[in-house]
Amino acid sequence: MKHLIAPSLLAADFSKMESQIEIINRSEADWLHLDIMDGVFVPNISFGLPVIKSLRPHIDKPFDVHLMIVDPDRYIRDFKLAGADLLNVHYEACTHLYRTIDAIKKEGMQVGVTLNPHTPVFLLEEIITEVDLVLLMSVNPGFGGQKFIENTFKKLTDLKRLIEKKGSRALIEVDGGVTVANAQRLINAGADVLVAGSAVFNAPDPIQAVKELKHFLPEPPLSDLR
Ligand SMILES: O=C(CO)[C@H](O)[C@H](O)COP(=O)(O)O
Ligand SMILES: [Co+2]
Repeated sequence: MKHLIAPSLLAADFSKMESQIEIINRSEADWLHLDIMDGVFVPNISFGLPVIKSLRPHIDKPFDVHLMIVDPDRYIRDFKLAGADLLNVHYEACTHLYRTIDAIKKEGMQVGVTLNPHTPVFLLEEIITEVDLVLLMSVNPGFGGQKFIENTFKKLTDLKRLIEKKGSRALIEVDGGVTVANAQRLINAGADVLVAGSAVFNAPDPIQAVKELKHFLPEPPLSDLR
């Protein structure tokens, strides 16, 4: 399978939402990644349900919602109604993960489980066959534009092995510090979906940036940029 690109709206310019929507629609982005932060699970507050709901009619791509909130069970139905297609909950935020996974499936959404950088992959052993996707955080969640944590490569290898051992169909998504410089290595190590915030929306040409992440176009020589 060709890998997928999910630009993260967190890095978009919220004062120019119309043009940002156009970028997402015109680009080769496969999904839109939406980072929901509550200021408790992570030390930052982003945006919430009304933003997802108002974007939904304007973007014809699956919404990959990354919940960085405590007690996600309370909001599963609301995110379905707002337009989420895939709901990612953090392993660290769920006391009864089986129940949470079940509730997301019952709402007709795809389900993803997210691991913080310090959370080992083996903790997913008992639920890996129940999920559609595992999201590996490659930065500490809460902010865009952070430096990629290299240990993610080891976790990718561990996760790939676990998925194969258990016969799971889960996709592997990587989120945080993804750039054209590490994208190809991440795919080679087993990632199926790459989230990219700053690497897309802070690029001079975001549509071209998505293309480069999708096809690993070599970076142009400096002389071409002048
Ligand atoms: O979940 C996130 C942060 O918690 C974001 O999806 C992630 O940081 C993307 O931003 P960038 O590509 O700039 O690192
Ligand atoms: Co995210």
